[in-house]
Amino acid sequence: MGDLLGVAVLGAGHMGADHIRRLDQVVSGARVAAVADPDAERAASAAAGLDGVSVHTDPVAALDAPGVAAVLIASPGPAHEEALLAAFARRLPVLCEKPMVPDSAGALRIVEAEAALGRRLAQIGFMRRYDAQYRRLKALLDGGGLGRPLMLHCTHRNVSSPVGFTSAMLINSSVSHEIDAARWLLGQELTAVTVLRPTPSSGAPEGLLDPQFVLFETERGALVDVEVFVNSGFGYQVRCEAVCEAGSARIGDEHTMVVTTRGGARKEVAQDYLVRFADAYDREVQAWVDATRRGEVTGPDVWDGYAASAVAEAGVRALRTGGRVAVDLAPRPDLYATASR
Ligand SMILES: NC(=O)C1=CN([C@@H]2O[C@H](COP(=O)(O)OP(=O)(O)OC[C@H]3O[C@@H](n4cnc5c(N)ncnc54)[C@H](O)[C@@H]3O)[C@@H](O)[C@H]2O)C=CC1
Ligand SMILES: O=C1[C@@H](O)[C@H](O)[C@@H](O)[C@H](O)[C@H]1O
Repeated sequence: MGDLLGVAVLGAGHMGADHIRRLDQVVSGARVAAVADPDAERAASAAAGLDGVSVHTDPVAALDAPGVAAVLIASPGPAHEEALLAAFARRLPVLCEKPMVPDSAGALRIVEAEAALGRRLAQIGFMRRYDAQYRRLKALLDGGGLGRPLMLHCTHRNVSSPVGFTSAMLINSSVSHEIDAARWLLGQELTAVTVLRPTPSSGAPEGLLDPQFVLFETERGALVDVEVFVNSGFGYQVRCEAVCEAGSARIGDEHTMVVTTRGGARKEVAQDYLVRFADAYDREVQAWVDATRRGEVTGPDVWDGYAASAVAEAGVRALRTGGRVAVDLAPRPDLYATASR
């Protein structure tokens, strides 16, 4: 047990419980050392059956628990800033679920706090960068064979939205993944956002603007459009097509099993992200554990987390005003001068 990276998991809800299972059963080189959730029953149930785990209702107490050498933050977005700063104060490496910090001012405080330490401590949970299909698309675009990318057409559909999901969250929770993926795939910042609001689906909860059509402009003149529809009712579908000067490439159609029976064939559609991106989460957490044990920090960095929050914030303003909103990014500290991998 001594050689394993002891991880404190903050938040034992949907994602936290899945990451606890992953650290315990899938990933090598790590163990769950502490679990914290203000809901004591939830924390205890997520830690049940694991050896040598302390259970807390106070997240800070979990960081100071015996055996903790790293932190995985899976609490709701508004709790991330306090948790990240507490981890930084203890020089603990962190994997923080998206959104890093939902508001851009808070996200910038994280950039400044880490930059002041002079070294990276945090990896941000944009797991699509670890998905096999996204990685193939990235390699293809970086290889240059398709020429200059002109447009990305993206689809992001969920079966249904959780209780309390707001119209803004379609952008700052769901589309935050497309924001990061587009920045990473294109190697460009997103500079402006426009949001169109079709008549909401009758399947969406009363008052929720769902679906939305989000259009991003990039610094070198590419366009990225996203259909986000979080109460589609039928499946979890994430697609991305890159249209370039010399060809196009699309991912997301095939992540399924085809079942053939007499007279026909049926393609299964994943019902949620834990299924569609299962491999990506596994690779993400394994990469974090491996890098941490080597004394390194890799993957999406806090600048990526900040940029995603700033773009999403502009998107929420565009949703409210109906106009085009420019993205205003702070100067990028030298620590993040090289794009993260
Ligand atoms: N990468 C991805 O695809 C996904 C990421 N997420 C992200 O994961 C995070 C958690 O989301 P879910 O698990 O879906 O939410 P959830 O609501 O299922 O669970 C959150 C848990 O955190 C606990 N909590 C509240 N305040 C806390 C605090 N200060 N410290 C520790 N725990 C606290 C709650 O009691 C709850 O048990 C969010 O940031 C969300 O955006 C969620 C779904 C998918
Ligand atoms: O991160 C996620 C959720 O928070 C978000 O609400 C979903 O729309 C995304 O598909 C999922 O990956």
